[in-house]
Amino acid sequence: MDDTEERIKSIGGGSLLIAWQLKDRRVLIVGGGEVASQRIESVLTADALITLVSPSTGLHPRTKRLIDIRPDRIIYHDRAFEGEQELDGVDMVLTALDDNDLSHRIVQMSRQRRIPVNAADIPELCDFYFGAQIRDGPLQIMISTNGNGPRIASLIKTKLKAGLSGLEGEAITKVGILRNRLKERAPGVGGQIGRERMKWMTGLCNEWTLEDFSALNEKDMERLLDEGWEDNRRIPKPEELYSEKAKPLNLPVFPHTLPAAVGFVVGAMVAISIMWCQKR
Ligand SMILES: C[C@@]1(CC(=O)O)c2cc3[nH]c(cc4nc(cc5[nH]c(cc(n2)[C@H]1CCC(=O)O)[C@@](C)(CC(=O)O)[C@@H]5CCC(=O)O)C(CC(=O)O)=C4CCC(=O)O)c(CCC(=O)O)c3CC(=O)O
Ligand SMILES: NC(=O)C1=CN([C@@H]2O[C@H](COP(=O)(O)OP(=O)(O)OC[C@H]3O[C@@H](n4cnc5c(N)ncnc54)[C@H](O)[C@@H]3O)[C@@H](O)[C@H]2O)C=CC1
Repeated sequence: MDDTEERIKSIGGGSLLIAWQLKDRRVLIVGGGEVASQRIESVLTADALITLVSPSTGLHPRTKRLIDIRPDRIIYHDRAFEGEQELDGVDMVLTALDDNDLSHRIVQMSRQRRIPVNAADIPELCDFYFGAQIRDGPLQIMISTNGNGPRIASLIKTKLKAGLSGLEGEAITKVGILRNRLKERAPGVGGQIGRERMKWMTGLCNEWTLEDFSALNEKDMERLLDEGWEDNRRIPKPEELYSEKAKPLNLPVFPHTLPAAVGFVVGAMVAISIMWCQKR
């Protein structure tokens, strides 16, 4: 880390990137068009409880489907926004309206109550912005241009997605399970045990590939902990663990090499029989 005075003095001008936990929190969404449908999906992903206020005449088809399919999470009011009382008990407010004045008023009401608010049409008054998202299981990548170029954020998302292997989500899920197992075996917060756990996990993540992690099953994890963590905090090579079974990623190679192998054997047999005939 560059700890120069110049750098530290120049810190600023961005926004805080955090993974906001919204499970079972109440989110009010005003407006039901296309932008609202995207907001609903984002907030559903975070397991929030949504109250949607929007006349049914202006609903986007995707918003309608979300209302129909997820009544467990979306309370829908088929009407226009009625006033300040709608903000009672709400943890977050999102507006996606074609009415800029109403958007302004809702932002003001939210601000008075200190409720975090995003108005899709008034960036300068938002408490936070949405961004382009890449998701694969627990992996969440957000691309933000801090309000400058949302289309560029979308295009960068497409490029980044193409650079991912597709194994990330599965591998991270397995790492999550393994970390929990390790904490069960070696419980305790902070101190020496915390340092040892972190050192071992860091070493393992540095040594193993995403393929190695994604192929782990429950039994492998126990062996990894028995033969690695328990054996003087050693980092086993993936081959040690997978020696008894073919590595899943090697399996698809077999069907491709099979025709070549059969061809080789048949060719060799033909050659041997020709040589044998010539000898006679
Ligand atoms: C500030 C912000 C507030 C917020 O909504 O949180 C905001 C504001 C505005 N967007 C507008 C327009 C467009 N928005 C998009 C697309 C997206 N916009 C998103 C986010 C954000 N948009 C936040 C900052 C994002 C950041 O910091 O980078 C994305 C990333 C995520 C999402 O919406 O969930 C999503 C891509 C998702 C994906 O593809 O994955 C496109 C392109 C398209 O649709 O492909 C266009 C048309 C082209 C253009 O205008 O650039 C206008 C109207 C401008 C006008 O009237 O001229 C405003 C209001 C204004 O700027 O005044
Ligand atoms: N942040 C972003 O990514 C983007 C933001 N925008 C902005 O987002 C806003 C919404 O865009 P769209 O969804 O495309 O618009 P839209 O016109 O499809 O949707 C507007 C919605 O607001 C509802 N509405 C209108 N008056 C209402 C009231 N009094 N109470 C409750 N609901 C009411 C309508 O019924 C409709 O469902 C626009 O202001 C646009 O400028 C547009 C594109 C991208």
